[in-house]
Amino acid sequence: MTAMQWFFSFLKKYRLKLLMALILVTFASSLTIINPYISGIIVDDVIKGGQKELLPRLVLLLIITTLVRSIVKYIYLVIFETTSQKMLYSMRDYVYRRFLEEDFTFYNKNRTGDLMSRQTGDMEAIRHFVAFAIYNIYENILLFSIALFMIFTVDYRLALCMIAVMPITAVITRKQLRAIKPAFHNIRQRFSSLNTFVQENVSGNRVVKAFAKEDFEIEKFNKENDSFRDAELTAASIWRKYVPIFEFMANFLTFILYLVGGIMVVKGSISIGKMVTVSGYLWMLNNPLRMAGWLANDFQRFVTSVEKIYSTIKEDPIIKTPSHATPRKQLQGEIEFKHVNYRAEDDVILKDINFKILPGQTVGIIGATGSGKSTLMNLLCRFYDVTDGEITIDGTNVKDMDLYNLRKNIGMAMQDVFLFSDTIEGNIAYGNPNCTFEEVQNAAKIASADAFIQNMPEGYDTIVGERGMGLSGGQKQRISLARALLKNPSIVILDDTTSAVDMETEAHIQNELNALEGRTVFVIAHRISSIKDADLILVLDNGKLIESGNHENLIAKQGYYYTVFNHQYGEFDKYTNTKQKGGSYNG
Ligand SMILES: Nc1ncnc2c1ncn2[C@@H]1O[C@H](COP(=O)(O)OP(=O)(O)OP(=O)(O)O)[C@@H](O)[C@H]1O
Repeated sequence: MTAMQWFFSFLKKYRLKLLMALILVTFASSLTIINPYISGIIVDDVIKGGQKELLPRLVLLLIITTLVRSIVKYIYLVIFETTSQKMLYSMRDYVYRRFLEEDFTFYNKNRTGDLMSRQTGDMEAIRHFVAFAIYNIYENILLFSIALFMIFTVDYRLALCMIAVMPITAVITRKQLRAIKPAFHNIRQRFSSLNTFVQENVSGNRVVKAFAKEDFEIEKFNKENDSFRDAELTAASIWRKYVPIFEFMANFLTFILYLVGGIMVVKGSISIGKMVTVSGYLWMLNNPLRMAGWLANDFQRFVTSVEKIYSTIKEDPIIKTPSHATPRKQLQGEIEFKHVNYRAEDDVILKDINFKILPGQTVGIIGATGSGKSTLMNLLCRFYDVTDGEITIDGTNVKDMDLYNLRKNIGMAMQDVFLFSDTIEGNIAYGNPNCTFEEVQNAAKIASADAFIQNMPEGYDTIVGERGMGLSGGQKQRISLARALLKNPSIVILDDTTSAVDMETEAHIQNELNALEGRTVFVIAHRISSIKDADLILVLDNGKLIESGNHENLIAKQGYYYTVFNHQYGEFDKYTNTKQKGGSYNG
């Protein structure tokens, strides 16, 4: 499918309405014939011929046609406007859904500002084209053709003189279209870039302030702003060159009329009335020529925007529900990784990972930063797909599952906590909006969040700022944990969820989590205290599973886990002098 075919697929639904609107444009344009024609009669028959009694009727006819034309124009303007809004609504909705369907790879590739530009500036260019340019182009072509036809009926020689300018206009319009296309592409590019810059700076304003980089950012912004302005000016300088040419061509018709028509009147080959009629049609020839440059601009702007949007969403997401997906059901949570490898471009991120866990078990994952812990979970959720091997849940390959069902069964508290600009209650209930307040509060209690939420002036109704501004790191983590738990999932993933929480609170959360039955829980952590009670502990190093077992097994192995344990608890023992073995390490 080409970008234009994609665009027309949205317009198709409204083709009858648009056809009706174009018929009205045709009707209104046809009415424009009447006024110059009547003007000719007034000159020849009333003024020169002395038939005064005709005047009131002719003027009334002029008024009626003008009135009818105005009403018809109003109707087709309304149709074009509403159609453009409705079509844009469907298109924006479609593009938004595609954005939601897209996988992590898509978001790694596309910048937020670019995607925002697709949904705003580019959509507006398309709406403008549908609402104004389509009927304007059609109306101008029609007016030009009708006027030419009418001039033919008056005098074919005059008409032929007028036609002489047409090939020149066609060549110039084509040249302008070609010249302006790259300029508009550049404008869209620069606009996206400016958008991205502003979006990043607004989101990252705390970092900018913390590093006192305001001047640096202003300088960078000025560069973006300059580039955008220059792109606009370049485009303007291109089409500006064509404006006087079109203007001259339009006026050239007037010169021809007065020269050739004047000679004809003097020679008596046409009447003055006919000359008046032709000059009445002249604006119908002039106007399209004057508009040609502007409409060519609108057209190219529209084509550029359609191409930009389509190129962003044309490729289907790599990760999607297969056509043969297993039926949706509640998962038990038996998970197996079989020879799982994951490569991103040329980098090997995970190598030959094998483990199996039973429903209700807890798995701790530990390892140096960048060792692949989060990636392991991203593969389980199918945010990315394994390159080799397979991951099964309850014996079914995750690639054969309904993606919605898979993710509905997983509650994930991510490392990078994202909260919506909503109330705390709204944020916790995000995955289960039909839950009761008691359920929200219960989840908050398990996540050790209830007490601090109650202490806030508005309690659960407190609106948290964008991305949870106004909350501490640990508070955000606990809200995100409560959100994951409220989904009532079979599988819970806690990716570094308690790293910003004090040890005492963490111990409380652990106890509460241990009390939850029938859930398979993954805990990614750097602190041994977070995972020591897990049924299975996986130790990752540089993408490899280097150790696995429970706490006692791993201590006995005296490998990586043992070293980390000694680093974390050896220090503790030095200060407290209470050497402990095996069990209580909660600090
Ligand atoms: N889709 C991807 N494309 C490119 N590189 C990736 C991708 N996914 C993960 N990586 C890389 O793989 C490595 C492991 O990342 P991962 O987030 O899994 O580490 P981690 O063990 O969770 O680290 P941390 O403890 O710091 O959170 C990193 O170097 C990361 O940049």
